[in-house]
Amino acid sequence: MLLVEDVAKRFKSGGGAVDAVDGVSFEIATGTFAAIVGRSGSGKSTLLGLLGALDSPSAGKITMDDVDVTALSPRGQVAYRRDRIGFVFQQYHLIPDLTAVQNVMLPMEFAGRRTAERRARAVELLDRVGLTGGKQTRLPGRLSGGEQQRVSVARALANRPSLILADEPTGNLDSRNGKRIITLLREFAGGGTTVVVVTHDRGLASRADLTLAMNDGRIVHRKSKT
Ligand SMILES: Nc1ncnc2c1ncn2[C@@H]1O[C@H](COP(=O)(O)OP(=O)(O)OP(=O)(O)O)[C@@H](O)[C@H]1O
Repeated sequence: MLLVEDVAKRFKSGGGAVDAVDGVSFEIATGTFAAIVGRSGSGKSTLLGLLGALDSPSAGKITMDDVDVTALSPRGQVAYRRDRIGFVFQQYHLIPDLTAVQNVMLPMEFAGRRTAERRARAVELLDRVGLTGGKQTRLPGRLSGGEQQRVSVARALANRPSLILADEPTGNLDSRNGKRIITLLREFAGGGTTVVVVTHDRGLASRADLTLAMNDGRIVHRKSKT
């Protein structure tokens, strides 16, 4: 269960301040495929960053299963991100001079897994996202955008996260590749894995179990399919 209670994030800018997230509360049951939608500047990415402990809220509390995310030390935040969260970004954020398989192995290295185990799991994950054969040993620059995003999805799954956070994962993709990524993310939700996706993509949002709509830092609408 992901529980968000009265969370706010204020950024100081120039002489003033922006309430990027302005007192939001919601809960997402484990295994849910959730979408956060809303126009540009409504606070979606800021909220996602707070859920993933990339940043700390100015107020409020975030609890992920048994972890009080808002009480973590900087070192605790690093461990939480490494062990519990898989991130997928619009720009893929792959390391350009590592091959696809090496990119997927990297988070497992940070988690102290042995090389043989890392390689075997990376190959298995890349097979699962449909990047097979010789493409697994290519550098990201020699893969299409859709293929690079599949590598980043495989990388996000490497340490068996309980929460996958994806920020506009289909934003740079054509509709066919976008659909493929959505289908993959959908498949991974369920069981012990929760997926939260920030998106402008209506197709993606329509496939979510739960949609949270944001405006001016607040949740203005909540729609559940169940
Ligand atoms: N580091 C920062 N410093 C100052 N203001 C920020 C910072 N990050 C975000 N903001 C502001 O907070 C508000 C919310 O931004 P955020 O990126 O979360 O919105 P968004 O809904 O994800 O937008 P988009 O769909 O364009 O990515 C915006 O007004 C933005 O300018």
